[in-house]
Amino acid sequence: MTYATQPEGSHYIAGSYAEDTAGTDLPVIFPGDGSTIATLHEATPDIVDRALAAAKAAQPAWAALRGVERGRILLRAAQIIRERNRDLSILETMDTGKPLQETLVADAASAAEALEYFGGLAGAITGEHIPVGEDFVYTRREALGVTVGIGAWNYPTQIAAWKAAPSLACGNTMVFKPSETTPLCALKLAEILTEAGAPPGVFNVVQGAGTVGAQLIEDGRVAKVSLTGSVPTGKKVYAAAAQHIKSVTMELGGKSPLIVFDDADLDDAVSGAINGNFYSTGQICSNGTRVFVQSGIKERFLERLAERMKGIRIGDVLDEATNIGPMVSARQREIVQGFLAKGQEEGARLVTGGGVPEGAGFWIEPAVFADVTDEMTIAREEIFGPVMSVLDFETEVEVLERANGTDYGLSAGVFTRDLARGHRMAAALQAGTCWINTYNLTPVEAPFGGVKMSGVGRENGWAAIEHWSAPKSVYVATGPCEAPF
Ligand SMILES: NC(=O)c1ccc[n+]([C@@H]2O[C@H](COP(=O)([O-])OP(=O)(O)OC[C@H]3O[C@@H](n4cnc5c(N)ncnc54)[C@H](O)[C@@H]3O)[C@@H](O)[C@H]2O)c1
Repeated sequence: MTYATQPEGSHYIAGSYAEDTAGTDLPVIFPGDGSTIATLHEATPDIVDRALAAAKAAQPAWAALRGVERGRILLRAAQIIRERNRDLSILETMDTGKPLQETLVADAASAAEALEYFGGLAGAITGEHIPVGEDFVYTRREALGVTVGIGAWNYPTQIAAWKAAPSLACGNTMVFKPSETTPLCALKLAEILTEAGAPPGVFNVVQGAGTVGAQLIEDGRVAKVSLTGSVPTGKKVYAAAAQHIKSVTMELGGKSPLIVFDDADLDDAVSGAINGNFYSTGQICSNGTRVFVQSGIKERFLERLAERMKGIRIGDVLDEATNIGPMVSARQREIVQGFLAKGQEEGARLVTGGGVPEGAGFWIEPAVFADVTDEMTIAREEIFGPVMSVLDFETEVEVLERANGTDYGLSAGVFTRDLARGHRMAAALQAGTCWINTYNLTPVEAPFGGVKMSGVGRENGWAAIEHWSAPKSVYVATGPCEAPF
């Protein structure tokens, strides 16, 4: 591998790379073959302090710029990302193991879109005028201050940009902590923002595991934390933020239903199930891992799915023909293998996949289970790997109750030619996002987030602006100020 994967420093503070070798070693492993492609260091308390101090110092001047001025910088960063899409995609592939075929379209490109969208909105963030008789109130939509972003390992570039773009557009500054498993790509975003003209300290990156994240949340300089991660981590981060009544956005896990009615277009439904279970080797929070298939179409669905799965291409992730990559880590593969064993023990029928291809790296073949029932572990717990569970159902009323019978509420999908039913289901499903006749499309224009245990707050769309800023009401009296005495 000749591509440069070792960054100039582990962290990015006040417009340049920073290092403190006293921090614990953080090896970066290429999931394709298990080799070490870089060694970084976890942030020491001194690094955390320097990053927060830089963000704090930069914030007032950044917020004082006109929205269009902040937006211009974000738009410039988007353009640089687009120009370097291939290099950035290769780095994302090395960091995560996701095939280049995917990263070329879904990662740096998605980051660029977020910067374009929120860069464009930055000048349009305004308040309201509210008449109160002859008096009036106006609102100012103000920045929160120093914000913290904490990322998961499945979409390192996208997650960093989905948090940074709206936060910065609103006039906040940010310290971002990537997942310790995939620390490389957020550094590139920081470098590019500097190149695009972001003043030093506006966007900083510090590395480390949960303890570094916890230090960031505890710090009195931080006004808000946005986490993308699992529900157990979400509970800890939410609780820590609550100690200081800090604002939070929680983008957490899911166990989403994907419902295929008898009248669905068979190939569309199979495509939806493939996208909703195997893209990014199943490591997507919104995946529709409980595939409910109505009895009239079930056998045909399983047959067609089996045929389509012959199109899986496992191989060199830098070869654009490869369409399935390895798991991100040995640990994540072990977790998936545990679920595969549990599924078989509990009586689900393994239709295909689940084997481990020969060679180094954290590979596992995408698996489909049929005859899955609601109480089985594989139908209840988030696996975060390429494991599809197919469950049978008879009626709309029945499937709706079963689909909603989970503590999660991130996403849901419905395949049917009856659009009235599609909308009826979308209204009744407990989820932050519903798809009708497609799955896993998350355009930056639409709010994204969860209900129930899947999260709090929203990313993307105008909704994100509301979560990264606060309205201040200014009451203006036009007459005398009355008092009781
Ligand atoms: N809803 C979404 O938008 C979304 C998107 C992607 C992934 N996810 C979820 O992320 C999970 C997979 O990612 P993961 O394994 O990296 O998640 P994780 O919860 O293990 O870690 C997420 C991040 O939190 C940090 N962290 C851990 N403990 C912490 C603490 N006590 N305080 C502060 N930070 C702490 C980690 O270092 C990491 O950066 C899945 O559950 C998936 O569904 C959700």
